[in-house]
Amino acid sequence: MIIAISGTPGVGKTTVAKLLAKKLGYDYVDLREFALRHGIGEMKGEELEVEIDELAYYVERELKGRDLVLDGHLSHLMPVDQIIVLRAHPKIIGERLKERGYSKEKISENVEAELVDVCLLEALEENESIIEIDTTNKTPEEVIDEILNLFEKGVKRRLGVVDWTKVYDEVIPYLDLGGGDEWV
Ligand SMILES: Nc1ncnc2c1ncn2[C@@H]1O[C@H](COP(=O)(O)OP(=O)(O)OP(=O)(O)O)[C@@H](O)[C@H]1O
Repeated sequence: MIIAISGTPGVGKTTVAKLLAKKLGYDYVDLREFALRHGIGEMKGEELEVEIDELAYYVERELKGRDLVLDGHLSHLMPVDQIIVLRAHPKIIGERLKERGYSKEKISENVEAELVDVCLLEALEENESIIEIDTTNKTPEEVIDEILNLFEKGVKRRLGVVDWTKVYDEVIPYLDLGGGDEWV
């Protein structure tokens, strides 16, 4: 079975995906590396731009039927058996991306994406089997235990674990709201 680990950049996909693969004895596949290896997409500066359909075609052709954990912020758009969308307080995303030296614009873009559930909403259009996990204040090990526990119970779909609209005020400093002083 292919398990996709998706979520906003900085949410902890790579950490969780590698640990989950190890625990399950599955292979670990980084979707970006997979795309590069197959000559899919074009580099635009630091970023790799890919055609989703082309990437999905290769995933189906090369990976289908294998037991693996697929890591990447586009993995929820791929033909997989189970999607796990990791969530974290948008402030945490902001802080992690700041530490990585991302631009203000990039930080704002990603914090906003987490705030308004972009990955989750996209995933809902693709697949029935979606498990949402709130990683806020949890260690990677605790996140893995939660995932394995749900798998053991046969849970394939669990949504609605976070509502960041309640913490919007804490997130404002990370957002590039523009407008200047005229908006009072
Ligand atoms: N509960 C948690 N789950 C996952 N990572 C966590 C958790 N708590 C703290 N972290 C830390 O958060 C950081 C997340 O980085 P990671 O590269 O895994 O994120 P990512 O979502 O794969 O990012 P990107 O998509 O930008 O590559 C790591 O330093 C990790 O140790």
